[in-house]
Amino acid sequence: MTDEQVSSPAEPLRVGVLGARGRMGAEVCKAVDAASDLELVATVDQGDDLTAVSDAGAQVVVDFTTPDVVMGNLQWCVERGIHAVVGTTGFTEQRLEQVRGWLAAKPGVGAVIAPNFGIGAVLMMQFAARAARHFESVEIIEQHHPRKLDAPSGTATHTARQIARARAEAGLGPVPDATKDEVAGARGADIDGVRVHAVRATGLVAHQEVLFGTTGETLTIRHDSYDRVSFMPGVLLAVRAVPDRPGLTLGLDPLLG
Ligand SMILES: NC(=O)C1=CN([C@@H]2O[C@H](COP(=O)(O)OP(=O)(O)OC[C@H]3O[C@@H](n4cnc5c(N)ncnc54)[C@H](OP(=O)(O)O)[C@@H]3O)[C@@H](O)[C@H]2O)C=CC1
Ligand SMILES: O=C(O)C1=N[C@H](C(=O)O)C[C@H](O)C1
Repeated sequence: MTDEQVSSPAEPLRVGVLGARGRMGAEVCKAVDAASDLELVATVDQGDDLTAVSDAGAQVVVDFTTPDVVMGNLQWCVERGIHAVVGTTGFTEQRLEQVRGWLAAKPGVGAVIAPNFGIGAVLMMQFAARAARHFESVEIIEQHHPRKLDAPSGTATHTARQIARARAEAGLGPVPDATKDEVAGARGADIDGVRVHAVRATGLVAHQEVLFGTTGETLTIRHDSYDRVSFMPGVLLAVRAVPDRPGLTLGLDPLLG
C-alpha cells in the first residue's frame, strides 16, 4: 500500500457552544469534548463576544441560551454560513418562518431546532401523536426544575400541537369538559384545544405525562429525564447530521429514522 492509499482520519467537525456556562451548555461542552470526531473550538455565554465563534472557524454552533436571545444568535450564525443546532425553547410558527427566510438566503446552511433532544422524549411525543386519534380526552402534565424560565415547556407545547393535528385529521371534536374555572388557571393552559399543566419542583429535571381517556379506560404515556446527560446523544446526532441537511429540520424525528 502506498502512502497515498493510507486513508487519513477525517478532520474533526469544529463546534461552538452558546450558553456554554448554563446547565445544558456545560453538558454539551463535555459531550463535544469527549467525542473524537468533534472539536470544541468556542464557548460563548452572556457578555461574551459571538465573534469568538467565527474567529475559531466553528462549522456548527449549538445554542442552549434563552428565548430572548436565541433568534439573534441564530440569524448571526446563518448569515455567516455556520450550521446551527438549537435546543432553546420559544419557537412559535412565526419565529420558524423567520428562520426559514434566513436559511433560504443562505443555501447549503442547515439548522436543526428541536424542543427536546432526549430520544425517549421524542418517542413519547411520537407515541402520543399516534394514540391521539383513539381517545376523546387528553391532557398534558409537564414537570420541571424550578429554575426553568418558561411555561409550558417547549416539549409540552410541541406535543399539544401534534395531538391537536392528529385529532383534527381523525375528525375528533373538542375535548369534552363541562368544568367552569372557579380560579383562573385551574384547568391549565389551552394549547390548540389541549389542556397543559406545568409543575415546578426542586428535585425534578424534565418529565412529561400525556393522559388519554375514553370510555372505561385511560392510557398514560410518560417520559422522565433524570439527568441532562439524557439529551446528549440527540444533540450529538444533530451536530453530526446538520452539515448535510440544508434548510430547517424541525425536531429530531427525521434524524432517528
Ligand atoms: N431541546 C432540549 O432538549 C432542551 C432544551 N432546553 C432549553 O434550553 C434552554 C437553556 O436551558 P438551561 O441550560 O437549563 O438554561 P440556563 O439558564 O442554565 O442556561 C442558559 C445560558 O445561556 C446564557 N446566556 C444568556 N444570554 C446569552 C447570550 N446572549 N449569549 C450566550 N449565552 C447567553 C445564560 O447566562 P446567564 O445565566 O448569565 O443569563 C446561561 O448561562 C431553555 O430554553 C430550555 O428550555 C433545556 C433542556 C433540554
Ligand atoms: O428547561 C428545561 O429544562 C427543558 N426544556 C425543554 C422544554 O422546554 O421542553 C426540554 C426539556 O423539557 C428540558
